[in-house]
Amino acid sequence: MPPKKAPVQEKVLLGRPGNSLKSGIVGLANVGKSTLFQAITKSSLGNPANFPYATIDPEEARVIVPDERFDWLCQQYKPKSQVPANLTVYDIAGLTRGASTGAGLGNAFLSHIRAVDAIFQVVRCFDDAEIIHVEGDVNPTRDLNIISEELRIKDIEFVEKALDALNKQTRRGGQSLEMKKLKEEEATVAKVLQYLQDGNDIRKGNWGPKEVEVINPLFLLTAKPVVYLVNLSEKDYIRQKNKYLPKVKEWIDANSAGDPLLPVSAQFEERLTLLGEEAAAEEECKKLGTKSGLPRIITTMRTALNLASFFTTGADEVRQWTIRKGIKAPAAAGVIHTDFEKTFIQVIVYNYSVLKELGDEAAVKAAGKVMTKGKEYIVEDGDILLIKAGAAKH
Ligand SMILES: Nc1ncnc2c1ncn2[C@@H]1O[C@H](COP(=O)(O)OP(=O)(O)OP(=O)(O)O)[C@@H](O)[C@H]1O
Ligand SMILES: [Mg+2]
Repeated sequence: MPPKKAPVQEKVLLGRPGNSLKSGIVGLANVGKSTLFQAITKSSLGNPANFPYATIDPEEARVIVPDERFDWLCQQYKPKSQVPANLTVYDIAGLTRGASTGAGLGNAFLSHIRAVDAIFQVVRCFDDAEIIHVEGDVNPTRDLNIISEELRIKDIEFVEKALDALNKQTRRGGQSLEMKKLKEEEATVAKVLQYLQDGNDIRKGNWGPKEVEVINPLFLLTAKPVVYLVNLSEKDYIRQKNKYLPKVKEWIDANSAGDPLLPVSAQFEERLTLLGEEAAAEEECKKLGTKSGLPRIITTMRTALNLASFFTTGADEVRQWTIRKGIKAPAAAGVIHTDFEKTFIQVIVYNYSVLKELGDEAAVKAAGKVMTKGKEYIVEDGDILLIKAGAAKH
């Protein structure tokens, strides 16, 4: 018998729980957000155009999560139905200096940012005199400062209101349990406010589980994970060189350390999409010695959102399911069907990596690598699951 594992401490995450998460494309006006949105989602929604504030209402589209494990499983099982995982992406109106106080399109779309779980922040790093820059010239670090400040100012305003409301409640005083809880909440909200006023983004804080419980219902803009997308000219994207890039990296290290930064060219991706067929796009990439940046953008966002996958396989269907990393088998079963969480009995499991290595299911069985696990099993990324659920007791 292997030694018993120490119980894993459940980390409470910032943000909404669950697996049905959305990400929004954020950035200054006219930096390429809608162009990128259309390329990512292969949709004709949104309104890419060479003028600022072309997008007003947010557009939503779902994008298939590229995963070679899923492709391999489909090859293997040749199922009647193939259901990949997907990610919901929103195209949001352009932000502007002073948006937090109502400038530009103002406050309305800050609420659109509030509604998403994570942010793709598009930073313009291409020179093109034809494309208007609302600030007059191309200067990515200035733009990064504008966006981060606007989001932080909005959070400060929001947290100040929350603190005011709590102050009013605690003024009554008293020793009740409820009052004790309110005071704790008040202390956390005051700490959050100070942290923001010191110029920090909430997602960078080291918050304890109780603090996270107070922070999450505030839906703060700076609590959301960010993936930075630097929008390059096609030429720079292909040669993977850009004069602004070192400064952008420096800025992220100093202000948003650890957050992913991906080079992309909305212009190039748009062109690939317009080529229509996948084969034509591949041919073009081969010719230019480059590849589309989109798959990496999607998978990076999944990681930033702390999402993982498990699979169900069979002749009828191969399906990729989305879960939060670190959840237990019953919760994963609940993603398939809410009833399964309650009536969970056990799960038969092996990992994709074992299947790939050994070749097929029979070989995995013969090698004794198929496990039967109970309610405490923590599902790993790439697990292939067969869930047994139902009326366990009569
Ligand atoms: N990498 C790039 N190189 C050159 N031109 C680009 C690039 N990316 C986008 N553009 C052009 O910039 C213009 C603005 O693009 P788009 O409408 O996508 O911006 P947006 O950020 O959605 O703007 P808005 O905030 O007004 O909604 C378009 O004409 C688009 O073709
Ligand atoms: Mg737009």
